Amino acid sequence: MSDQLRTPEPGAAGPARPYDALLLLSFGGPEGPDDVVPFLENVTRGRGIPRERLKEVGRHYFGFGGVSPINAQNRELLDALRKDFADNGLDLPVYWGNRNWAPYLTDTLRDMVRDGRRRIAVLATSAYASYSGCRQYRENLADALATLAEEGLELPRVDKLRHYFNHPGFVEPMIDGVVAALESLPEELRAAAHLAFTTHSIPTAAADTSGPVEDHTEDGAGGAYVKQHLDVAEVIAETVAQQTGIAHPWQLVYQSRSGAPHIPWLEPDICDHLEALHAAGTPAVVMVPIGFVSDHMEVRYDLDTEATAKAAELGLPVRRSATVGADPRFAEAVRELVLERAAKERGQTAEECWVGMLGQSHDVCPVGCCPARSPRPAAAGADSPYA
Ligand SMILES: CC1=C(CCC(=O)O)c2cc3nc(cc4[nH]c(cc5[nH]c(cc1n2)c(C)c5CCC(=O)O)c(CCC(=O)O)c4C)C(CCC(=O)O)=C3C
Ligand SMILES: [Fe+2]
Repeated sequence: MSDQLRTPEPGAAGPARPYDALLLLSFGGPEGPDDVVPFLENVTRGRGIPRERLKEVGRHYFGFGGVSPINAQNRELLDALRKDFADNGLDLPVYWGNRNWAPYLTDTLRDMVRDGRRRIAVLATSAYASYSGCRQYRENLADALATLAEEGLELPRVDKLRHYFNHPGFVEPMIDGVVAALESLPEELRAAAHLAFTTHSIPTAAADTSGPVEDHTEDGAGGAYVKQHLDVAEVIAETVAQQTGIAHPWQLVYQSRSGAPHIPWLEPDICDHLEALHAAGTPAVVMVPIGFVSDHMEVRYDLDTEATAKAAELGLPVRRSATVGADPRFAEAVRELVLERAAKERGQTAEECWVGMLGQSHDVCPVGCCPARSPRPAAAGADSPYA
């Protein structure tokens, strides 16, 4: 981009300088029965998902009146972010755009450019590394930028904020949730209850190549995706043990498997895990959906409906602990992530903020991070074709 195309940064004067806006980038979901099929077509375009699986997932949405819980939750998070920013004197407008449903990312980004936003921090509602949880969002940003370029608009710079799986503002609300879920179990079952940390299953091939190249593995061990989840699970389990005085046994398990049956995905599935725990005499289980930022359909259906029914059939008492959602501590964490990155972009040092063993994740995804099956342009990374 030539210098004369660069305009001064309006509004980028406060502590978030050089950023002049925050974009909440999410998955999107249907808002009524007529939206369900077109939404699923958006999600699965070119992804090779069996028809039977799509019909099944469609049924989950229709069972909830065709309304995904995710949009209401993002609206709550937007409110929480705006309140936190206002209460803390941070004058930074917050926008919202989705990958798969309205408000679509491209439309939001166009609005932002028309509003004069030039330097945009992006928070994705996905906390961990993986193609689906990180690079795919970066590809969607690149697609949106390409569309705006075709329309002759001056492109803003977009920076995706670092992975926040191990930020205390993400982990602490989940710790409280686990303690509350344990307390809701009958007292005589509580002491021996297991914690089943759950996240979205992904193909083992995608897990093995998740994160930067140095984290990749070839043995199904799961790369950065599994490592990051294990790190969070361990922090939660240890802190819960300190708070309750009981070290509950725990395991990381998976849910929401999709794709063709002959392709290996991360296992065990939560339902198989519940069965195995029951067979081994475990008296109760708390399911802890650490892989999800809010109560997505995967949480409401796959855990609260399907896995809970499975547990009832087994006669195994289960609880599901709360996701972070719009917790004020998460809103505060987002503000800290923006200010931390802003300071670094200004060439200043920023205090690191993380819990667990892995340390703070990279700010800019390096080349080769979470590669796609077929390479496509991705913005906001070292391999981005955009500034
Ligand atoms: C890692 C991960 C996250 C967490 C990170 C993040 O949050 O982004 C996530 C989130 C979500 N996934 C969602 C919905 C869907 N995901 C699907 C399909 C897939 N997800 C995958 C992975 C992930 N997905 C994968 C590997 C596939 C197979 C197809 C492919 O390789 O791309 C399908 C198609 C049907 C099916 O196959 O299940 C649907 C409908 C919703 C919205 C829920 C709501 O409405 O509340 C959300 C938040
Ligand atoms: Fe998904």
